[in-house]
Amino acid sequence: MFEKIALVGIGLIGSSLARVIRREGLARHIAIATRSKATLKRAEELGLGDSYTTEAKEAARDADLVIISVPVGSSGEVAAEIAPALKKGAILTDVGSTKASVIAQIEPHVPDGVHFIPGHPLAGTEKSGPDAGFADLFDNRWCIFTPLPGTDPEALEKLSEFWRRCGSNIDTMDPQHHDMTLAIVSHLPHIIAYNIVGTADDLESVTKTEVIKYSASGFRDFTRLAASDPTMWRDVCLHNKDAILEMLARFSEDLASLQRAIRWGDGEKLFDLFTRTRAIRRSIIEAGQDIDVPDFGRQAVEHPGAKS
Ligand SMILES: NC(=O)C1=CN([C@@H]2O[C@H](COP(=O)(O)OP(=O)(O)OC[C@H]3O[C@@H](n4cnc5c(N)ncnc54)[C@H](O)[C@@H]3O)[C@@H](O)[C@H]2O)C=CC1
Ligand SMILES: O=C(O)C(=O)Cc1ccc(O)cc1
Repeated sequence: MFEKIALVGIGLIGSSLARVIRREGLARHIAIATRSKATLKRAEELGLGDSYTTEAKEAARDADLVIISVPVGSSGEVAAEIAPALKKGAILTDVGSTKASVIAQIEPHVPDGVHFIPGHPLAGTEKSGPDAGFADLFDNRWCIFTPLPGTDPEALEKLSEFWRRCGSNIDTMDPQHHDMTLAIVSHLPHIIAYNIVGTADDLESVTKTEVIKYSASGFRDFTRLAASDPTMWRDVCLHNKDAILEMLARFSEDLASLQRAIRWGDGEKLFDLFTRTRAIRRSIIEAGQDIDVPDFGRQAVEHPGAKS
C-alpha cells in the first residue's frame, strides 16, 4: 500500500502496527523512530522495522505515511520536529487517545500539501513498550478518525483502507464528540481503577497483604486497568480535562445517589439500577464487542511474532 511508512514511537501501539504492517505487507520499508536509545535497540532486536533512528525527522523523510504513536502530551513536539521533513502528498496521522488537544498541538505544524488525519484505534491493553505489541491487536476493533474540515477524501480513503487491512472497522466523528464519548467509556474507567486501587493501598484497617491475598476478581479487574502506563494516562487526564471533569461530575452525582439508596435501605432503587446495567453488558456481548482481556495479556506474551 505504501513505499515507506514511518512509525514515530514504538511502544504497544507502534510495535503492534509494525508487526501487522509486516505481516500484511503494507509497506516496502518500515522506518522506526523513538526518543529512547534503549527502546530503539529493543525494537531492532525484535526486528520490527527496516531502519532505526532516534531522530523522528530522519524516519519521516520521504515517508508516504507517518504514524505518531507517542503519549498525547508529546504530539506537538514530534510534529514540530518532523514537519520540515514531510514530503508533499504524505499522510500524517496519530493514534492518540484524545483528539481535540492532539489536533491543536499538531495542526499548526502541518506543511501545505501534507494530509493530516487524526485517528484513534480503540484497541489496547495495560501493557506498554515494544515487547507488548502483537499483530492481532487491531482485529475487529474500531478505529475512529476525526478528520478536519477540507480533508482530502482520497487520503481519508487510503488511510481507512490501511486500517481495514490492519483488521479494524472505521468510524468518523468530530473531535469534541470523540473526547466526550471516550471520557465515559475509557478515561473514567481508568481513573476509577487508579482511584479504587489507590484507596485500597492507603487503608490502615486492611493490610496490603490481605488486599493481595483476598482480592476478588472484581478488584483484580481494576488492578489490571490501574497497571496501565502512568505517562500515557497522566497525559490523557491533562489533555481531555474538560470532558473528563464533566463526566466525573455526573459520575459523582450518581454515586451520591447510590450511596443514599444504600444508607436508606432503598432496595428497589438498587435493584432497578443493577437490572439496567446488566442489560448494557448483555447488549455488548450480543453486539460481539466483549473482549476477554486476560487473553490479550497472554497473546502479548505468547504471540510468536513478538519475539521474532
Ligand atoms: N495503550 C493503549 O492501550 C492505547 C494507547 N493509545 C495511544 O497510543 C499512544 C501510544 O501509546 P502506547 O503505545 O500504549 O505507549 P507506550 O508507552 O507503549 O509507547 C510510547 C512510545 O513513544 C515513545 N516516545 C515518547 N515520547 C516520545 C517523543 N517525544 N519522541 C519520540 N518517541 C517518543 C516511547 O519511547 C515509546 O516508544 C498514546 O497516545 C496513547 O494515548 C491508543 C489506543 C490504545
Ligand atoms: O486495556 C484496556 O482495557 C483499554 O481500554 C485499552 C485502551 C486504552 C486507551 C485507549 O485509548 C484505547 C484502549
